Amino acid sequence: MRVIGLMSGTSYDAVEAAAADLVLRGDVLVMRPLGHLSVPYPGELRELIEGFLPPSETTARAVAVLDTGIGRAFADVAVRALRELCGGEADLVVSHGQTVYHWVEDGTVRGTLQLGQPAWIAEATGLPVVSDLRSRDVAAGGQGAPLVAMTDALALAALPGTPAALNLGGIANLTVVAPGAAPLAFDTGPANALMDAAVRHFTGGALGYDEDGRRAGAGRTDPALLRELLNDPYYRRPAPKSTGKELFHLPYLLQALDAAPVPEPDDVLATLARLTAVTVADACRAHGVTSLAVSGGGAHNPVLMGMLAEELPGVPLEASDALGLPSDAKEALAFALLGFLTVHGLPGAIPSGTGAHRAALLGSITPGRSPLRLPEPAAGPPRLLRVTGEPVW
Ligand SMILES: Nc1ncnc2c1ncn2[C@@H]1O[C@H](COP(=O)(O)OP(=O)(O)OP(=O)(O)O)[C@@H](O)[C@H]1O
Ligand SMILES: CC(=O)N[C@H]1[C@@H]2OC[C@@H](O2)[C@@H](O)[C@@H]1O[C@H](C)C(=O)O
Repeated sequence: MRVIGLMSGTSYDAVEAAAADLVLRGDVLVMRPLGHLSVPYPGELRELIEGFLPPSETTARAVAVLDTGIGRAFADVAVRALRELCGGEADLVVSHGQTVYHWVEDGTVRGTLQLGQPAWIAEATGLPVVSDLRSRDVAAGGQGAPLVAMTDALALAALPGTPAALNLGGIANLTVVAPGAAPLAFDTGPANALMDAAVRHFTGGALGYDEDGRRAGAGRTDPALLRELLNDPYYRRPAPKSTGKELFHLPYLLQALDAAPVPEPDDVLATLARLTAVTVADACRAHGVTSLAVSGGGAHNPVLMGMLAEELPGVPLEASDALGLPSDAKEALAFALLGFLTVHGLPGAIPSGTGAHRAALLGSITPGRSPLRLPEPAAGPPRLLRVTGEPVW
């Protein structure tokens, strides 16, 4: 089955698309990635999203405008992916949409909302669309995140020791596969969310992120600010757990800076990079991680990666590309894989990761132009992911 995965993460900078051919052979899921695209959101749409996200208040009209705007932006990217990555032939689109609110209370996820009306994607491509992949896991008592855990766990399954996969987006998430144990997965805390908020604040909105970690690299960690930030109870909470920009936003940082003032912006950035490195390293140590496959935008920040290596001596770090999953496409590929599982009647969530009381079938399906025809349900779930550059059928 040829599947297009679409994703925009908590940094809400671009729509990521990845296509793959997928086939289940016994308990091996074989994936042939066909390439990926990263298409920046149109400027006005990005500004609308920015003005809409917490801690802003919003209106029902704004929800409708964004649901349509994001759905249309995803549809444009799906059409391009179909043409440019798939030679015009695909069977399914899987759309994560844009998370606008992840509703967490006392560690319990009560709801989660991703916008990007799938009807636009189905109408533009003619293909069936799997969307809203998180809600069913939440309804089954789970966090609804992290969902890349399925792909990570299948990709890490054959590796020795206790391998883990780390994604450094706005928020950092970790999947740990210890021998003989069910996979664990959780958000460790902010990856780039606070750094991006700080750069935007210090540059009056002129810059969106600390390119190549230059500012963090020029600054020094401030121990008092780091202590203040590490005081957040989120880090001490046991897994399963998930978080988002509802917590880690600019007012949160400004409050920490009130308690522990730091006059030099570059020192703030150095401290925030250190916060990410320390919280990821603590999480890795707590679960005995012996190797780490890193993906997401933060993998492009050499200062952050250097700090992470310092905090985790003896743990080899490599890009997820070594597992066959290109670092910038991993999340979009992971959602393509989840949609494939859904249409084959297989659960996409891992209860030991999300905390759900059962492994639920994820998503809602919007029919394409033809009557909806689902494949025969698969005989059993995959245990291993094999990524190949060769044709799979
Ligand atoms: N060259 C670079 N130098 C420093 N940071 C970078 C670089 N490239 C990307 N980043 C960081 O990566 C972020 C985007 O990462 P990514 O696209 O993986 O996040 P996301 O998918 O939106 O988030 P999430 O995974 O939390 O949903 C940028 O906002 C920036 O902070
Ligand atoms: C609610 C939501 O959108 N969560 C995202 C977010 O961004 C990173 C982290 O927090 C992760 O838990 C999740 O996304 C990834 C793709 C996931 O579900 O695995």
